[in-house]
Amino acid sequence: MCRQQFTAIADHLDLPEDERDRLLYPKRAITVSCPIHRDDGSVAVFQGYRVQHHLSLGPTKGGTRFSTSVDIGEVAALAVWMSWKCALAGLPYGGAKGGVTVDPSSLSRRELEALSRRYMQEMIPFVGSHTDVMAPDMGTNEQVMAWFMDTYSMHQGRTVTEIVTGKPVATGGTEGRREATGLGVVHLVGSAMERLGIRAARATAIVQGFGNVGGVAAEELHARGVRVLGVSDHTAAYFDPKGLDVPDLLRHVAAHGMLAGYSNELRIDREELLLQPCDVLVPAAMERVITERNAARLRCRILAEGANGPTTPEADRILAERGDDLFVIPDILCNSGGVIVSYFEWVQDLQQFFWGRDEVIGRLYGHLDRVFHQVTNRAARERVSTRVAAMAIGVSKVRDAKKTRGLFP
Ligand SMILES: NC(=O)C1=CN([C@@H]2O[C@H](COP(=O)(O)OP(=O)(O)OC[C@H]3O[C@@H](n4cnc5c(N)ncnc54)[C@H](O)[C@@H]3O)[C@@H](O)[C@H]2O)C=CC1
Ligand SMILES: O=C(O)CCC(=O)C(=O)O
Repeated sequence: MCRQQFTAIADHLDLPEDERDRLLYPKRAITVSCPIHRDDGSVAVFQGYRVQHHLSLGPTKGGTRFSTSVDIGEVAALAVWMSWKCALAGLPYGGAKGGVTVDPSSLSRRELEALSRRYMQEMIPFVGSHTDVMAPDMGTNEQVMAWFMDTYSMHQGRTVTEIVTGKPVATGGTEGRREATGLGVVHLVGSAMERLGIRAARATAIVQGFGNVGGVAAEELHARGVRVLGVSDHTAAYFDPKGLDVPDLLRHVAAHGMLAGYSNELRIDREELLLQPCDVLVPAAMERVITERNAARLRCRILAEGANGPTTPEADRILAERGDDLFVIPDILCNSGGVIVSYFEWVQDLQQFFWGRDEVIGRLYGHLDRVFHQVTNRAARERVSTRVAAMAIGVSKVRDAKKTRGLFP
């Protein structure tokens, strides 16, 4: 998917053939084995990865995913997407991504801490506050970031808060990072609704994924008066045409760790949920959920891509043919609130000068507004989809950095 998307953008930008591999191929791909002692005394070894895409704009930046789906290909694609995302947002970073092939829910808290610490320990030669800065992604959270920071700091013999972002506020994290991605998604949904003349009080939404991104997005949509008709996670999907009680769902997940068990009457098939009529559909779980099988049947007016890579290139072609019928907020724009506030966290850590929540969120929304306008203006000017416009801006910025540094003639 990542290569196909890049080729389409390279063709659109008419990039010379001999520049393409240089732009696409990652600078470094690191694979490590992470042995830990299980609670029963046995030893288990987990595979860990980190891919650093390019170093032309500054350190690399990106999350760490703990999931059974993780392999070097998935991590590489996510690292490349991080590059276009950071460049589109105007951040001084190349892209990176990392992960461990593991189901984190199968580990005890002690085992999760051991794995987190071992992963960071293996990565110490390859990361640094000005080399590669990690953050949370699927299956990791603020606590895992605190363990990463502590492990790195113990090795350095001093506290290095700026080595990771997405930490708890108590350990040098910033106000607003935990909820930044979901808030950013909903802020951009608001901009899209304004363009389409949809009023929040009359709007409806469906959210796939109920973790850091999806849970916060559903909560914020609800807070803004949007009726959330459906939600899902890996255990269950619920739909109510009258609107779900989102605060109650959040309480259920806080108590049980999953959506399953909430309500038998409201259950719906997970695939079917995506096809229900609504104004806003937010895929906020995994890759490749909007495919050639369901793209033509989506009945939303705004597709807000909270997840990375939720739409396959085949589906994208189908969505593009639908024209004004469906407004896509592409992933590298839609979920960029997370890395934008990570950048704010890194800056605050480097300066040891911390901002209040209102300042963080105010700057985030201002930043997203500027990028949203750049993307929609370019899409209108060049008569291309918002995804092509967003990717074209991101890829061009990386290319310009490489070119002016002398890497291309
Ligand atoms: N955490 C962050 O700051 C950012 C995350 N993202 C992307 O957002 C997506 C979600 O990440 P997080 O919310 O952080 O992860 P998370 O681990 O907090 O939550 C993931 C959610 O997806 C659900 N899920 C998994 N498989 C599913 C399925 N088949 N159907 C429905 N739901 C399913 C899980 O049950 C969980 O509710 C990923 O694509 C991630 O790369 C993008 C930018 C930043
Ligand atoms: O906050 C960050 O540095 C990166 C977040 C992330 O992994 C993403 O945007 O996909």
